[in-house]
Amino acid sequence: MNATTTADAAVTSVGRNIIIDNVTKVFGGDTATPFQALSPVSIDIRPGEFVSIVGPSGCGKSTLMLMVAGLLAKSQGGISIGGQAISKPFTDVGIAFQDHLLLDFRTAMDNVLVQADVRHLDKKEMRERARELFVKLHMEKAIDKYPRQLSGGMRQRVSLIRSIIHDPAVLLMDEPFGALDALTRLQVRADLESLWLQRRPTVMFITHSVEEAVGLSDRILVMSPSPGEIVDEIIVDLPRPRPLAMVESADFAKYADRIYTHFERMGVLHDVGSAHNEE
Ligand SMILES: Nc1ncnc2c1ncn2[C@@H]1O[C@H](COP(=O)(O)OP(=O)(O)OP(=O)(O)O)[C@@H](O)[C@H]1O
Repeated sequence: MNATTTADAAVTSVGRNIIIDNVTKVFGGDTATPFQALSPVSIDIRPGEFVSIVGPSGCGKSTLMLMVAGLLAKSQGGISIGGQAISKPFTDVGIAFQDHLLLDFRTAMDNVLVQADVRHLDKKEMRERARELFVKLHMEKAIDKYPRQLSGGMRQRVSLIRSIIHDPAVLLMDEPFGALDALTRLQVRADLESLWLQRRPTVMFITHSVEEAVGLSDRILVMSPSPGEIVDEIIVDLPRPRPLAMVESADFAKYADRIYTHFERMGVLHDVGSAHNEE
């Protein structure tokens, strides 16, 4: 079985490759108390690949992602996306963080269309595409509502639509579902997979949820405690789309157990035996 063996594999990916070459980060390098947040990290991500990064709190996951986005300077090493060296904010990107950051005074649709405004894209075309995505995520009723009139899950889905409406080559997601309740989180995860399968941007996804990582990824990178480095690379060879019930399968459990074993070794989890639970 191959992870991309699905009908959707025929989709031409809009994604671009990401190369992270021996990148490190030291905060306060010019002070008396420099802090090494990241050991040298090297990662090659294929165009259209969905890669998750898991690791203990503070190991440097967000730091790494900010450097890939060009929003934080690296201390050493090189990062390129589609052959373009990253030395300033990269623009062909969609970003989704835990905090959905919707504008209170704009409706859901107008929040999504912020992308058209800042990128000077055809607003009519974007509006049509946004409407299609709202329908796909069963969010038609939210289109003209303001963020305060929406549930947390709906707001996060608006944020998800906003992050991909301009068809970015790269999607950077840092715990995007962290603030959601468990049930909504499952729904939004399924939504993300379905949206990703449509256009196949390259995705870097940070999560604390082992199930989310296995359920979504082509590959999972496990990071060590601070200063983080990659200690395992897990190719997730499960067919897509991945129904939520797949969590019950022996194959799914095999991948999840491998990650939990790392967390136990790192001292992040204690005495959880084989009945691993999501946090
Ligand atoms: N601007 C900064 N100045 C100094 N130290 C920083 C700065 N940003 C992050 N750090 C430190 O770098 C380390 C890595 O932080 P980072 O946010 O990347 O971790 P993380 O793995 O994303 O954590 P979490 O899973 O809790 O979000 C932490 O010890 C953090 O305190």
